[in-house]
Amino acid sequence: MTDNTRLRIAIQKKGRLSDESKALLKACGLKINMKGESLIAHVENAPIDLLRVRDDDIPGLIMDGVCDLGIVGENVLEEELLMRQRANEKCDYVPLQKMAFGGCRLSLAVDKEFDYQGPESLAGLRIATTYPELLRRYFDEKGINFDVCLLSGSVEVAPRAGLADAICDLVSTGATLEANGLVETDVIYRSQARLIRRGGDFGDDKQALLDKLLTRMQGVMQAKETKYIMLHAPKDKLDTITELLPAEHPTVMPLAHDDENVAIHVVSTENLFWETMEQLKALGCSSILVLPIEKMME
Ligand SMILES: Nc1ncnc2c1ncn2[C@@H]1O[C@H](COP(=O)(O)OP(=O)(O)OP(=O)(O)O)[C@@H](O)[C@H]1O
Ligand SMILES: O=P(O)(O)OC[C@H]1O[C@H](OP(=O)(O)OP(=O)(O)O)[C@H](O)[C@@H]1O
Ligand SMILES: [Mg+2]
Repeated sequence: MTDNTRLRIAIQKKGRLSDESKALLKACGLKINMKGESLIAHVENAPIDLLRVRDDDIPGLIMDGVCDLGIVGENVLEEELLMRQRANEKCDYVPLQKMAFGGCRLSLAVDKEFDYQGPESLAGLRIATTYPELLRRYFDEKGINFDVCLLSGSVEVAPRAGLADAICDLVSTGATLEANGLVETDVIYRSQARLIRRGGDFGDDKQALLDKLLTRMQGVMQAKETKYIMLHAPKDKLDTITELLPAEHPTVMPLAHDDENVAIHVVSTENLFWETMEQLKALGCSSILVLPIEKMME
């Protein structure tokens, strides 16, 4: 029997999102007891269980109320949503934070020899995809008919294998398309990983745990995009130097046994580029450090 007092979080077991999902939860302070291939991993220091599943199953587990939280690509979420809407099935969920990983796009691609003049060039042809609903929405809006070849993987080989005339698949660097002699023609959906939760009431204890976890996640993600910059700077050029720094309100501190220089510390949401570091050095700055921040709370 499932223990309903424990928060159940669905994450991808193996694939593009699994390492980052796990790393995020670990960075939130969860001690995950992950045993080999097991479906459920218990968190040792909080009443939380992780369900390790295929990414396609995550939206359904949330919408059916089987899991409380999930981390999934928006592409998979939107596909499930469209499918359930078409079938008049329950699709109760709440979108929460976007994650800083899993960024990709769902695109149409054709063989590089194909004389492509726009989506209408694909009218009446067969398109291979794992995302038939997103594809159908795109073509329905344009009033173009097409046939679907539904594949759950290796979509990029479909044209060469004679299964389809074009494909609609996920792209990030474009290397997979290039390796298969295909060219990207139209982006039909842009996606990144997102945290989602089930609808309905969580009860006081679970809600409090969820709120705490969400605050920590925000802190971890904010910290990821933030740098701590430290340097020694000549006092007489302080104004010029602070203007070069990618942040406001730096902390300026005296240095022991050095009356000409000060230490500057600043938290910045932008990185400090090599060009700026070279400019700072030319102005007499030294010991310039750019450090990652592990977590933060404002
Ligand atoms: N090349 C990519 N770069 C970044 N994110 C990607 C990329 N490809 C896919 N993703 C995102 O990661 C999710 C999972 O991709 P993956 O290829 O691991 O899925 P899968 O093969 O369907 O895995 P599963 O076995 O869990 O069903 C995708 O739904 C998408 O949101
Ligand atoms: O544009 P690219 O950077 O080449 O990325 C695109 C590829 O990444 C994904 O597959 P993944 O590598 O996750 O493997 P899979 O096919 O086993 O899911 C996706 O299905 C594409 O095939
Ligand atoms: Mg999948």
